[in-house]
Amino acid sequence: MELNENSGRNKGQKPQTNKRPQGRVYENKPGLEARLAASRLLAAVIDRKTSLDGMMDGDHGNPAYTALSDADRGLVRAILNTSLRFLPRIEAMLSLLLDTPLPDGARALHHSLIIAAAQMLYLDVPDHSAVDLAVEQANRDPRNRRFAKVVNAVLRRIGREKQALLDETADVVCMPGWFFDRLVSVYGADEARRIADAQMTPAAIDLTTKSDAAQWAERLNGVVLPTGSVRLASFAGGVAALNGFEEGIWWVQDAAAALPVQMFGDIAGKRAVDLCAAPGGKTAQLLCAGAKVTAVEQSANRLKRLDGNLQRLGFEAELVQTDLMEFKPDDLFDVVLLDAPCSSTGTTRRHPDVLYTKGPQDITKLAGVQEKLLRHAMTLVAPGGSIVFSNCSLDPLEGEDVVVKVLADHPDFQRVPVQAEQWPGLEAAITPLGEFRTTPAMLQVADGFSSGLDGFYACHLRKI
Ligand SMILES: C[S@@+](CC[C@H](N)C(=O)[O-])C[C@H]1O[C@@H](n2cnc3c(N)ncnc32)[C@H](O)[C@@H]1O
Repeated sequence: MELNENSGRNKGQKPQTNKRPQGRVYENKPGLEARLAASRLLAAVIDRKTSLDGMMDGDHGNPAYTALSDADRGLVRAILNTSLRFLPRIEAMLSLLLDTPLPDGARALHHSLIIAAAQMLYLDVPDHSAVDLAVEQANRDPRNRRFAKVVNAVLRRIGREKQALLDETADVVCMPGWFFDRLVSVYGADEARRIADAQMTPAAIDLTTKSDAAQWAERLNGVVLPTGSVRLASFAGGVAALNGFEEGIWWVQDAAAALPVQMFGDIAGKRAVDLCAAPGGKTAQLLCAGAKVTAVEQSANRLKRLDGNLQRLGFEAELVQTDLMEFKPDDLFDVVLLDAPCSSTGTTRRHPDVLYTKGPQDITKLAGVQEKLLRHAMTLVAPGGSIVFSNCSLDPLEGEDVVVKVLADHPDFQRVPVQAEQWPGLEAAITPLGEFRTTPAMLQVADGFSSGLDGFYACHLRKI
């Protein structure tokens, strides 16, 4: 017969027991939940190539993340971005400090060490609390309990020898080898190193304003870039709390992402289509320039987001949810924008997971998709009209090479070169063919503001 622990006690009274709890009983230490969630997400990125964007979606993300408070979510984002930004350097330090490598089965321990090291080295978390949580994490996992002392010793040494370890690993390139080798072959060793170094600094927040960039730069403690965007000085908190957000005066858009639409020149009153539109930064620019815009997007969720963004800004566009390959309108467009899906390797300052979730095979595959999309997009351009093809990859396989292939059998289109004087300070981004290619190592900005911009490619073609 089973013993009913509640038998014989008054309702509402706590059950009394003399039994000691079996095994260990843990109180949750402050910060532990965030640390456990961060470890789980880091494992998903590194070991299973799962991208952070989806996992950190506030509504549909990984349950370990969505269960956290807003403050803990912020902490997890900071931990993961920093751990991934410096991953090869932290791993190099750990191999200097571990007498024997951790066994293959101890991946969770590896992730926990990376996170603790990132917190101690780059996030100003007090050493004792980072060490304490990592030891606690090891103790909680029956497979890793035996390594708790090693975790303690390694992390305490990081605490004691921080500067020496940073100096000793200063030459380690903070990118996976396949990607750095590719950058070297495309840009040369020196520029590749500059790009690798630039992606270790988190990107600034850039805004596109409807008008009066100078006035808004002053009000928001920013600076107007030569490209017209407003760059904010670093600040704490979310952009939604900033002046002008509620009123829909500006939207967040990296300075490089704002360039493709500028390539069209004057488009007031023209019929325009934005073919890969969400979340809508470029749709907003087309509308702001006075075009009548159709925004095409295949993802229903992302189109909803675009709709919300346009509503905040007080803009109206025709929204079409479809795969653009199925988009066959009755009339052609004067202005066609194809900001195509890509490997996003130009955005690693904001999304350092990209380099660990993508590989060379993705770049080749995406280049094929882009060629197919571009060929279809070109069928939508009216005679005398324009198309801009852009994306945020650093790899010419996804940019220059696609355009060369497509133009080879399209004599009815020709490039419209960007004028070098259009963006002072970014002359190096204009290629000999008049296309543009930015890298995070470009664009020096005034003291007090972060330099750099996303890696982007764009080409402007006119239909003869
Ligand atoms: C690089 S993002 C576009 C960013 C956007 N232009 C902006 O500036 O805010 C690419 C978008 O294309 C959408 N997309 C990808 N393939 C598509 C297709 N075949 N048809 C329509 N949209 C597509 C994706 O869902 C994604 O929202």
